[in-house]
Order: sequence, then structure tokens, then C-alpha cells
Amino acid sequence: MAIQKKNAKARLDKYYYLAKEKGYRARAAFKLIQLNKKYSFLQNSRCLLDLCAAPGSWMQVAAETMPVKSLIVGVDLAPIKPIPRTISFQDDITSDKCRATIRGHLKSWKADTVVHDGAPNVGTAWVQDAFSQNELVLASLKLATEFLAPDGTFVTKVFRSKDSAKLEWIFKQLFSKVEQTKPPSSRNVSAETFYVCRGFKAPKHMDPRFLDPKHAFAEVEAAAVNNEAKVFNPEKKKRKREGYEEGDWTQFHEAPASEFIQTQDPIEMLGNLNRLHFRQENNGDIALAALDKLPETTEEIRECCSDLKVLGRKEFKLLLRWRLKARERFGFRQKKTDHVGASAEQKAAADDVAVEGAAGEEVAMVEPMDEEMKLQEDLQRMKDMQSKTERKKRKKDNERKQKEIVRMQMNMVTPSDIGIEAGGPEGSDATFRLKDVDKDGGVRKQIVRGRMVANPVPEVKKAEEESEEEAEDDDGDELERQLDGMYEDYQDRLEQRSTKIAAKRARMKARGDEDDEFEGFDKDDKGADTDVSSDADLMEDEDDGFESEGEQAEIMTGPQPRDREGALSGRAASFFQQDIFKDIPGLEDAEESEAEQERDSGIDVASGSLSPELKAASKGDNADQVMEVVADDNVEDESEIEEVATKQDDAEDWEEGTSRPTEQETGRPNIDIITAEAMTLAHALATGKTTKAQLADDNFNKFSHRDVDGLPEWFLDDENKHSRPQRPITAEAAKAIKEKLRALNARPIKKVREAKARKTFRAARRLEKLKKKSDGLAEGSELSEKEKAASIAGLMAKAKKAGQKKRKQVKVIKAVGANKGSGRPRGVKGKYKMVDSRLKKDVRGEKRAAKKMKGKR
Ligand SMILES: C[S@@+](CC[C@H](N)C(=O)[O-])C[C@H]1O[C@@H](n2cnc3c(N)ncnc32)[C@H](O)[C@@H]1O
Repeated sequence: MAIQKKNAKARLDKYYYLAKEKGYRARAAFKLIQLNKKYSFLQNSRCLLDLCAAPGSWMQVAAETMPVKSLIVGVDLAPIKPIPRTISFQDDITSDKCRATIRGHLKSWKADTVVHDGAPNVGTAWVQDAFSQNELVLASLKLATEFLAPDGTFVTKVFRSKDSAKLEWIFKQLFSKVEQTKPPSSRNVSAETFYVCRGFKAPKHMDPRFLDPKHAFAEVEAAAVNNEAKVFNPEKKKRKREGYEEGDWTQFHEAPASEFIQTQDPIEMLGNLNRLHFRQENNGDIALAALDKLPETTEEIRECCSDLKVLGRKEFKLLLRWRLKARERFGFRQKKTDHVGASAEQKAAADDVAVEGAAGEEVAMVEPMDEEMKLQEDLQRMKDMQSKTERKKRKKDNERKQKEIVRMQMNMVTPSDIGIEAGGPEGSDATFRLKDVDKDGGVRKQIVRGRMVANPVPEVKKAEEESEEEAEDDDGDELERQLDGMYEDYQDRLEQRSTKIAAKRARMKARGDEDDEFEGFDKDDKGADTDVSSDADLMEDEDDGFESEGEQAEIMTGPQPRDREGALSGRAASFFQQDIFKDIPGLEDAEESEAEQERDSGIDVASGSLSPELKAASKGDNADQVMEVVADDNVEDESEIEEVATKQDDAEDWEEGTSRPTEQETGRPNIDIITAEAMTLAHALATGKTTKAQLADDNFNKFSHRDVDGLPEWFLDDENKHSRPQRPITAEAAKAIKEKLRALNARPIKKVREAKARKTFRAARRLEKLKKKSDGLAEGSELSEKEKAASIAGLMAKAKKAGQKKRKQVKVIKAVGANKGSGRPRGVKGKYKMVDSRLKKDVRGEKRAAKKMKGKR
């Protein structure tokens, strides 16, 4: 009961509610509305006949849509409440009485449109429903042919069934245009569909059998079942699209095996049955018993007989051979088949399965496959297999490439990943083959960083050509080179993320023994911070004075800018080095305060108290070790972001003419200590707890003088990281580093500092202008002193105002009179806010409530 209720509820869809709202008697109204929208037959009709019209929603729609004074006649088994401008009556549309009544109503008129939405009373079996609905359709068509005007339209509902095609054929004989459609308001779950038949041909004579359901839906003899195909091509299963046989209520069919031996058509049996059994019925079957005992009836044969639906060609042949042998044993007469022109093998094969009985007995032949067909089949199978594997491979490759791209874009590619893939199985045509990328890593860098260009730049092409030439290189060497290149890229990326590593690399460069490979801080680099002209251009536009993100990222790759200018970016630093900034006190202050901060941070205190040993160590061989300890990864706090400036770095940094004292002048090494470990070491040296010799000694181990020739850089880096003893750190050193970091954190961020500097710069410029103007006023004009003073005061006020940001005023409009209601009040421009007494009360109420709550707490 509950389920029924639920289903009934589910049927109340939007069309149900729409019909209710519009006053239609049934949701079916929308079907006619939608059909008419598509085919526009109602507008041009003057006379309409509605067959099966109750409760009358189609008649309502017709009355609404058809021209005034149109004739609308509706009939149904059920009574129809009167509808204005329409005639309705109660009758069975299949009856003669109904036809006569319609005639009486139409008189001499002919209908322009006949519509039929009939549905037999449901509740019986579906097949029966469909059949009676089709009968109803034929009955309505019969009436239509009688009352329709030539070229008229017939619209009918049809339930999809195997007879709908027959109906469609009939419609096509009577109408010039027949279209099947399902309006959106017709539920998807419903099998109903609509036929709109236009252009009634109005034939003068019609065979009465034409619209007789018995004739119209008479079964055409079913095509013979191709059992041979079932038996000899069992792999190709045909779906039962037309349903199961009439009267065949079971899905499982079996027969005694003896019947299979005796039958004239063994193929038919094998094709239709599910099982051949050896079961003895009550009255007994001697033939079956004998067959059961035959030595030819092996276990395999029994197994095959037990489920014929799963057998393949081989098994069917086996059964057919078994049948022949059994027949031979039972003395059935065999007929030699004449295979004229057939090959010996074909004959043998055919003989194998030919059923030879008495003279004139029907023979079932199994045509053997000839050689060519076999070959073709094999070839086809092989081709299929090959294309399948290729497809699989392509799919796999595509998936891998997709993943690789995503990883590249996310900067997640590690050298080892690429290394594996580069040497992987993709072959020479792989899109991301790194072999094809230039050796200096330019393009490769772009690829690894996910900035790959769509069209290869000339260098890439060149690299491709080169790589083709190099293709004969030893694979091992190539892989090694690629690994090295990738390792460099990896280092670059790490460097971008961590200034500490950048500092380490800078030190290595300064040491003089370095690599040409590391070019991160090359002065000629296009993105380098020393390009003053371009920087000036960039900063000219004050509003977007900050670099674009990409540029910023590049600037951030090098550690120098912050070293040199106290956290101002290289471009900003260069910009502020212009003459115009010389006299701006704020800017100098900012720089000085930076420098002071740095001095006060305790770093210089520590480095200043370095013993001569450490100073010497920092310059000598041991400096490497000290520095490396300084920048060692073994730190608790990853946020240690101070860079180390060596002597050489400093020399380069201050070339530009700033007045920072050199190392020689101060007599102190410009060393920053950034790890607790380095601080411990420095303390130990400073306090004399250790000596330079001791330090050198400590850093000596069995790996110190190993032969590093030919070892890849990534390997050495790794070794350097792990072949060094872990040094203890002291509490004081850790505290000192913490202090230093605190001081660092207290600094305003770079962007804030830059913004402040820009503000100061603008103020200075304004002042400059003001000064010029007031000078002009004071000197040139013939104004009195008082007037001059007033104009200067005015200028100053103006300049001050210009410095302040203008705030857009918001007009407050009271919502009374004409201002009440929605939309912008008349005569009000710009931002405005509407207030009314309600809002005022609400705000006051909120405030009161908040106060109360506060008091409670
Ligand atoms: C879906 S309703 C029609 C709805 C109608 N088009 C409307 O808009 O209100 C189907 C109708 O067909 C009618 N019907 C079924 N068999 C009939 C027959 N033999 N003669 C007349 N009407 C019949 C039923 O009484 C039922 O009212």
C-alpha cells in the first residue's frame, strides 16, 4: 500500500502541477501543446475530432489554440464534463454507433485534424495492453480515414511493441508525411510514443482488410533459425532482440541423447537444446540404455551433452562424430555423399559429419574451412592482436605523458624520475625525450620548470639536430650526461626554494675552484639585478612598480640583492641608487636602519669576536669546511635564511660605489653565522677551546683525500652531506642563533619596505616641486609678502592633500517619499547608502542586545 502511495506521489511531476495551475483537466494537455508546437496543426484546423478525449484536456487545448468558431468534437467511453466551444459525447470508438454520432455532429464537415490519445484500461498483461492499444489505434485510424479531409492530420498515441512497425507502415500508406515523436511531457518510463501523420491521401477505395487488426497484425512467418551458425560458429552469440518464441515459456530445453542419434536434423537439436540426457524415464528407453553403454559414449561426450550452450565448434564436431559412430553401431544405413571436385581433406571432413541414413534421407553437412579462409582468419586475428597491443601501448604512453606534464607543471619532477623515464622504453619518438634537448640545459630547464614553449625555438631544433648526430653515442655516457644536467636543474630549483643552498653555491663559486656549470649569478645574465636601465624603465610606472611575478621569481634566485641592499630587491636597489634619491632623508634612514639592524643583530658581535684563527681559517683552505658547516643542512630550524658573503662576493657587491666599509677597513671578515653548529664552532675558536689545527684535524676523515675524479657531482654532494661527523651544539650558540632569527623576523618584509620607500620618494618629489614653485613665487612675482605667504600656504595645503588618499564619499539617502522603493534614487550619483527608520531601529536593537550580552558575561 505504502509503495503504491509512493509511486503515485512520484508521478506528480512538474506537468501535473503546471496543468493544475493552468486549469487543464490532465497533464496530458502538455503533450498536445508540445506536439502542436512542433508541427503547428491546430492553428490551421477548423474542425477537430478528438477520439478518446476524457477527461478533456486535449479538447481544452484545441479550444484555446484553434480559430474561434472551430468545430471540436470529442468522444470517450467515460463522460466528459462540458467544455465551452466544444461538443462531447460518450461512446466506444470501435462501435458503429459512435461513427454515426460523429457523422451527426460533423454533418457535411470534414475534420482537418483527428487526434487520438486512447489507452485501453490497463491492468492486464502488458502484451495484451499493447495489442488492444494497437487495435484502438487502428479503430481511430479507421474513423480518421472516414472523417479526415484530404491533406488532413492524424495524431495518435502508439505503445511501442513489435506491432508498432506494422502500424507505421499502414500510416505511411495513407499519409504523405509520417513522423514519430515523443514530447518531453511524456514520461520516459512510458512506452508511449506519438505519430504525427500529415497529408492525408484520402484514397477513394480501401480494402476493408487493410485496417482489420487480424490482418494488419498477422504474424509473418518467422525466418528459419540458422542452427548451423549456432553450432559451427558458437562464438558469435546473437542476442534475442525479438524476444523468445511464442509459447516457449521455459528457457531450458533437453532431450534424450537417443533422440539426437535418431534425428534427421542433428544440427537443429544441437542449436536449440540445452542438454542431451541419458536419464531413463519410467517406461524405459532401450535405445538410450544401449547408447549409454556404448564404449564411444565416453566421459567427455557425457560432459559435452550436459551443457550444449557452452560448447565450442570442436565439441560440436565431437558430438556429431559420436552420433555417426552410434548410428553405425545401431545399423542405421549410411549414404556415401558425393563430393565432386572437393579436396580429399574436405571430403574426409565432410564425411566426418555427414549424416547418412536411408536413401533420400536429409543430410546435414559441415563445410570445412578451406586453407585460404583459415589463413585469412589467422591473419585477421594476428592483426587484431597487434592493433590491440599498440592501442594499449599508446594509451599507456599518453597516460604517462599526461602525468609527466602535470608533475612538471607542479615542479615535482626529480632528476631520478626523469632519468628513469629518459632511459625508459618510450623510444626515440617519445615527446619528452630529454636526449633531444640541448646539452646546456636551457630548454631542459624550461621543460623541467614547466615553462615549455609550444613551438620549439631554433636552439631546440639545433639541439634536436645535434642530438640526432649524437644518437650514435654510447647510451651509458648519454644517460650520465643527462643525469648530470638534470642534477644541475635540480640544484637550481632547490636554490630557488632555499637561499641557504644558493649561498653555498655562491661560496663555491667564490672559492675559485668552481665549475663553469653554475651560472646562477652571472653578471651578464639577462634577468640579473644589475640591469639598471631596464629597472628604471620598469619602475617608471609608479602604479605597478612591483615586478611581475615571473620576474620576481627570477630575481629571487640569486642571494646577492639582499646581501647588498638589505633586503631591497636588485631592481629596487638599482632604482634607489639614482642621483635623485641622494638627498632623500627617509630613504637613507631606511637603508641605515637596515644596516644598523644588521649590526645590532648580534651577528657582527659574534663575527667581530672571531679569533685570528677563525679569520685565517675563513680565508684559507679550512674556510671551506667552516663555511660548509655554516650552511650545513643539519640545522633544526629550516627558516635560517641568512646568506654568507665571502670576501670576493663583497668586492663585487660594493663595486657600485656605495660606502659600506670593506673587510680590510674593518679588519673583520664579513661572515654571517647562521647555524647553531657554526656558532658553537666560532665560540669554541673565539674562547680558545679549540684551535685551527684542531678544527682541521676534526674535519679530517678517511674520505677527506679520496679520489673524486670522474665521480658525478650529485654523488659527491651526497657524500659530502653524509660523510661528515655530527658536531654537538651548545645552548649559548643555539640561543644566539635564535636571537638572530628573532631580529630577522622583526624586520618588515621586503614589499613593505619597498612600498614605504616609494611613498617617501613621492613625498620628496612633491616637496621638490613645491620648493621650486615657492622659490618662483618668492623671487619673481610682484605680490605683497602677505599674499606670497598665503599662496605658499595654499600650495603646501594642496601638496598635503595630494599626499592623502582621497576617500570616496558615500551619500546617505533617507528612504522616504520618492526615495522609498527599489532602485537608485533620482538625482543621486556615485556611491550611496539607503537608510530608513526600520534600519535605524534594527541597528539600535542589535547594539542593545550586544550590550546586554556583554553585561551578562
Ligand atoms: C489517456 S486518456 C485520454 C486523455 C485525453 N486525451 C485528455 O487529454 O484528457 C485515455 C482515454 O481513452 C479512453 N478509451 C479507452 N478505450 C476507449 C474506447 N474504446 N473508446 C473510447 N474511449 C476509450 C479511456 O476512457 C480514457 O479516458
